[in-house]
Amino acid sequence: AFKWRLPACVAGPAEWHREFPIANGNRQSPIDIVPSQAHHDPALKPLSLQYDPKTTIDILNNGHSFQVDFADGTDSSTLKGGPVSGTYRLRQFHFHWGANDHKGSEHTVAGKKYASELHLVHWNTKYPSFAEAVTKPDGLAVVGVFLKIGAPNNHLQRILDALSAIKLKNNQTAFSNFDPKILLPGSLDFWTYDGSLTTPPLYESVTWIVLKEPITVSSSQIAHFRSLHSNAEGEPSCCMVENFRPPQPLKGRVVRASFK
Ligand SMILES: CCOC(=O)CCc1ccc(S(N)(=O)=O)cc1
Ligand SMILES: [Zn+2]
Repeated sequence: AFKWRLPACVAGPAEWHREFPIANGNRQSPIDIVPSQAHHDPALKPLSLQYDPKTTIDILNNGHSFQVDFADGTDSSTLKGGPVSGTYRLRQFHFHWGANDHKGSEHTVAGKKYASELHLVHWNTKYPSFAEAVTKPDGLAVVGVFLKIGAPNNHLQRILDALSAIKLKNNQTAFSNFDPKILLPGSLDFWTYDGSLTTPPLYESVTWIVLKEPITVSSSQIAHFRSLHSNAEGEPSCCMVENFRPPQPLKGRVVRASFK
């Protein structure tokens, strides 16, 4: 029988378990968040996000997304409060998207897919570095923000303009003075649960903090994301048309809500 062959470019989420058996683990991400089954926890503190634009370093195509990197040698850009104790430092933010506007987010809300999802990645300063923290059960805190299709988002424009300079995997270019706060919605109401990285190595080291309120982006703006390539120079050309992992089994985990 005719077997669908994966595009030459890259093996997708269904293949990851072979090299990364934790793909079938007990706290994998993303998940489908069902608001009616989330437990409001009044003990959750408000989220405290303090970002210093001067810590912006560069913008990089890492082959499966693009990310804006931040200097994380001091507590200049941090996440505190919410479900975490201690101080987590901002390392980078990146996005996930789909081949069309009807899919692209990693988390879903009662089955609803958004067009894209922004991840702000922070690591626990009880560990000496990001590389250490990424392997620990309380090592990372990632803030997820949904993007829905609507009016153009002016705050994204500088990022979109930089993408033409990082078309291929490992391309990077200087990027400075960016305040990630301008990408956040008005409300910091969130759902939280214990999960994992959504790309290999899929380590189960992430406290997920998913904001309830989406931000908007226009269809033509999000089309810029799909102009990136996942291949490096000299490799067969492969468009980065979609890079979201589908929801994974909840396996008994409880999702808490910071709001009623
Ligand atoms: C061992 C090095 O591991 C890494 O660099 C992990 C990078 C990495 C950071 C965050 C995420 S996400 N989508 O879950 O926010 C995935 C992968
Ligand atoms: Zn991500």
